[in-house]
Amino acid sequence: MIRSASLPCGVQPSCITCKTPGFRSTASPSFLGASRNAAATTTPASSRSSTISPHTLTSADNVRLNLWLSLLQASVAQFAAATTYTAATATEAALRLQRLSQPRPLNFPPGPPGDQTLALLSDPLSFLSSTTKQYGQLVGLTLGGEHVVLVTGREAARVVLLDQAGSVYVKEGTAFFPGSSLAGNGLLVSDGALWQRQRRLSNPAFRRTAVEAYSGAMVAATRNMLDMQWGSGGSRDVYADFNELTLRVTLKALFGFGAGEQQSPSISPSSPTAHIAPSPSSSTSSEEAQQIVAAVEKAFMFFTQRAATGFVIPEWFPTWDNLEFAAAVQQLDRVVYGMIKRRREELAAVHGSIEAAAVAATSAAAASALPSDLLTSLLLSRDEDGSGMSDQALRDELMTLLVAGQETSAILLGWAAALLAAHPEVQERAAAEVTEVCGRDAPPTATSVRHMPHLESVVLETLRLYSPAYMVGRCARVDAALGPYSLPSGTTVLVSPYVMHRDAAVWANPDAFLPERWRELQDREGYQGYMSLMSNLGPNGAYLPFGGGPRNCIGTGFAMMEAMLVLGAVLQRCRLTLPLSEPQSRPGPVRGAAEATSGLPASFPKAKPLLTLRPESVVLRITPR
Ligand code: HEM
Repeated sequence: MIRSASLPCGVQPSCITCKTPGFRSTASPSFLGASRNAAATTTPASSRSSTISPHTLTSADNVRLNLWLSLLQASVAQFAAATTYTAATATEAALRLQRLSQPRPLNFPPGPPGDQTLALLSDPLSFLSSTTKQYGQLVGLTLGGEHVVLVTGREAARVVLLDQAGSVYVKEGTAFFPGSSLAGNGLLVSDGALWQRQRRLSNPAFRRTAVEAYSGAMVAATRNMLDMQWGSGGSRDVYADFNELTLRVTLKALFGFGAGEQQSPSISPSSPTAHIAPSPSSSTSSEEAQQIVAAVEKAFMFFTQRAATGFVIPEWFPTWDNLEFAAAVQQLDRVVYGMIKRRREELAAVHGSIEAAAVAATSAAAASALPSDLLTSLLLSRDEDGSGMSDQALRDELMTLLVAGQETSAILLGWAAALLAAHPEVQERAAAEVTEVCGRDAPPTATSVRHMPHLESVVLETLRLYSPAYMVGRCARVDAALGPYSLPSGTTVLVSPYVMHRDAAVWANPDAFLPERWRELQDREGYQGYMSLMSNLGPNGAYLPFGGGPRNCIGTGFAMMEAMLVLGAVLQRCRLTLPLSEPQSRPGPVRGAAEATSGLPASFPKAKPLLTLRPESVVLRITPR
């Protein structure tokens, strides 16, 4: 199974074997944003093998003992779960095994012979582009024994993501994508009635006005980064900084932790989140905030490692790393469930009952007195029959939003900064626009960024060239016809925004960074803003950085606003350039078909496609303006 060999899909999973033993939920979440560019380090072997003498327990020993006990507990829990195969899961696994042993289906799309797992893993972007070039926009592949169809054409993508979404193409059963107990059965992976209800309940929290409430936190966090980390200029890995920034913003949006302020490091000084010393909201103790950050940090490191090593070992298998991860998830669960409980109690105390608080949330005046974070919005959201989310559903959605929204946004910012550095004229035009609209000192706002078409086009074009979610996955739940071909039930279908966004039949000069290509659309009468470009697979049917159809990204508005606010605030203060040490005038080494023709200098960051299309690092020189 290739799932155990990490396909680089940015999104949607639901691998059947992932969701079997050891998982708290029965679904298998994908990790749109679970891995980070953090310098992942594991516990040194020496410290792992320390022995404990019960007679001489120091406080360090106590900590270690607690860790061991917690690991033991996690291990027992995982083994217990591992043995509770449900009949349904066993049947699914049997069906999959049966499929694996079958020859290539009749009338399957043409494609390269043999199993292409290694070719795909060794250079995913080139593999996707070259197979499309050779076999067309519907390619039949064998990956890890699975029959897979790669879709890179507009018509077929529309069928899969829009026209037959839910009826034929679902998430459940999609091969490859790693599952995890971290995000449980949240929006990314659930299907059917459960997904519909959760999406209905979550939608209000992502309406424009609701999202704009986070704009202040986004700008405050950026200004804090500029003051504390970028103030003195010099060279920095801005991708690492953006990872920290988006984690801070996401935690603020989810739980109300302070986003702007930077206090003394509260976690390990070398950790990527060391500067996130969250200030508590009314109902969040600073200890809880730190516990969450520490657990999230550990979980993200885990995913970086798993993604890099190919998800060879399933999450439920009791390796040291898996046990540490399970302990981190348990810690996270303790804190998050604690916060949910307390928030329920506080809201009930203020409003008389949770139901009264939910009613208050529907009136603009009363709602302004409620805590403005996603925890509160989701907790008070009500279905038509008046029911809300259970604690477990709430927890799963909060964790899903964390993993889906943090890294993807950092990746977008990282690539945008790199592209701006590589195209100084575009950067100067966008910077001039920010100054024109906001002046030199006033920070950008949710309203002012709507008057920055140049900046907007930079973000749109970055998402075209470097879509963080460069593949999305579905599973044909019944026998299906796609174009002239037949897909047996259970076939995994991978739609690749990366290839579609660089299709020369649709995009002029497809590999070049040309933000001005968006200006014509923006200048059209009645242009409704960037959100209008994201519906129905984009204006030309081949633009889907946030997916498309009913399962499109719920955080589109959040991510777009965050990108524009952060980039606007950065350009107002700083000039970004690629490092001088590299020979910028010479063409760089060939790094994949698309990059070779795009005219980017050798010092331009390399892509590192794993679960998401992230840059290896984005080292830039920062000069104050
Ligand atoms: C640049 C940033 C982002 C990109 C490129 C991105 C991309 C995507 C894509 C392509 C999908 C669809 C996956 C599929 O069709 O299988 C998706 C789904 C999703 N995204 Fe995002 N996303 C981003 C930011 C965010 C943010 C900020 C949040 C939340 C705060 C978020 C939450 C979600 C959720 C919950 C889903 C699942 C929606 C559903 O199936 O109902 N994303 N995202």
